[in-house]
Amino acid sequence: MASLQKDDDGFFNPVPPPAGSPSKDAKKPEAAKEAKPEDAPAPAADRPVSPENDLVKSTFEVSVTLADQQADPNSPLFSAKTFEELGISEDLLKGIYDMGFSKPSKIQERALPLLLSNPPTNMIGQSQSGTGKTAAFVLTMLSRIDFNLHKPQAICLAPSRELARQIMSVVITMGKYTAVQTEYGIKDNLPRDASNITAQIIVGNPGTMIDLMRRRVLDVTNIKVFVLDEADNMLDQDGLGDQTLRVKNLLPRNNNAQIILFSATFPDHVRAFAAKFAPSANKIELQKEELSVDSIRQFYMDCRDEEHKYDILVQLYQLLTIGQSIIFCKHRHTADRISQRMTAEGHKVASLHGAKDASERDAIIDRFREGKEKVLITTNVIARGIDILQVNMVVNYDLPLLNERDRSADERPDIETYIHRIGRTGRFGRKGVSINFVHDQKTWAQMEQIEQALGRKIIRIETHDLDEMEEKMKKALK
Ligand SMILES: Nc1ncnc2c1ncn2[C@@H]1O[C@H](COP(=O)(O)OP(=O)(O)OP(=O)(O)O)[C@@H](O)[C@H]1O
Repeated sequence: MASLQKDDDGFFNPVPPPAGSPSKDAKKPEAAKEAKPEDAPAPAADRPVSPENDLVKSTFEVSVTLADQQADPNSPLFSAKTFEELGISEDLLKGIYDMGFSKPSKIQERALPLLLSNPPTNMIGQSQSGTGKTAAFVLTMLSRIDFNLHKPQAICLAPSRELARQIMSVVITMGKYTAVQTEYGIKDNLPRDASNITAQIIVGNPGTMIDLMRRRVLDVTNIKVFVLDEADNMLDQDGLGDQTLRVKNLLPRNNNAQIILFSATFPDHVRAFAAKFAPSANKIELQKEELSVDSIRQFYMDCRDEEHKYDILVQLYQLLTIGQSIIFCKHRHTADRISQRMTAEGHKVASLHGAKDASERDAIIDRFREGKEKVLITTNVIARGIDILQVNMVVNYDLPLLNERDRSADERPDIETYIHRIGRTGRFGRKGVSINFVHDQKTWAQMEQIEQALGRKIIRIETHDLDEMEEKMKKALK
């Protein structure tokens, strides 16, 4: 058993084991963790509660609503303003109200006046997952284009096909009272012999966008707005950085499009590049301790080994299907294997990853979005941006590691990807739960590093006690 040391808050934590000592037994003291303020019941969001949803059926009165959260100055959803005050056109206001938005969120309130002012100024904007960044940049694109000019005027790049499609659906919904025309820059969308794009807003992925630009199907002479969603990922030299830079370099030399970078995370190693990519930008930044949202309760389960992880996931199935859940694995083959095994055992799950072809990917995410599938087993491909409000549970079957990003031997946890993964739940003030599976000394230590980096406790749930597990989930989702 590990010895304990008191932390600054007066809670007990295990002393890190000396190198080489078996720390798998160094389990976290439950009582100490339980006493953490994070574990106190927190306000419930005004999410729709389905009658069959026992877990989220509250035993006490739900007294705090989304409107209350938007009135709380400490909430990332807080705003002192209305959309009218932000000077948005009537047609766009109608689109926004049709989406059910009554007030801007904090990032919208802060970013929109800067984004919409003239002359256009670049923006590097950071705000927690699920706080409404998409609406901020979509509104900017829709506000800046000339609907009478039938040429591409705004480009938005996102890291995945699924995210590009989601952003497009926001463009179309928000712009439904305008004459906006849109086109995708995603794989297999346009035929090889496609003629010039006349749509004003193009949303896509960098590879396809480069192809369209090179073939001059996408004429970029009139581009006024260039948006990177998940910008830190889009600019990362270990990821899409080269391709994104190529897109920018294909814009005319004298082009001075407004460059807008948004993400929930901007790790130090991309900040300098971001500043160079979007020169003289207005910046909205988060402090390290603000990175993850309060409404996501983080748990972990200490499994014996890899096989035990699978057993536990199967045992969790009932809980996973109460709302919807996303299970993140390191490898595509793990996602497929788990999904095949669970399916063979009579459970209903779907798997989604980058090795599937475009139409299959679209069909899988659409079915999940429509609630036809409740459990999605996937890889980092949908770790970022995907907004499905019914997702109330995220499982890190494998913790995200840096070596998946840069293919190095770096076995440290990938904090940014962790933040994005758990951010698939707890959207816009709703409640969510994340569960990390750890199964040996190494993964336990990796989880500790995540805990330290985020400054939030990750609470232990016993793997042998399903009742306790359900109890904790209930409390977290209340
Ligand atoms: N002002 C608003 N009022 C009510 N709901 C809103 C408002 N703005 C955005 N939303 C909703 O909040 C949810 C999250 O928004 P969005 O997907 O833009 O988050 P995000 O900040 O881009 O998150 P991520 O970092 O995960 O990409 C969406 O369902 C969106 O419709």
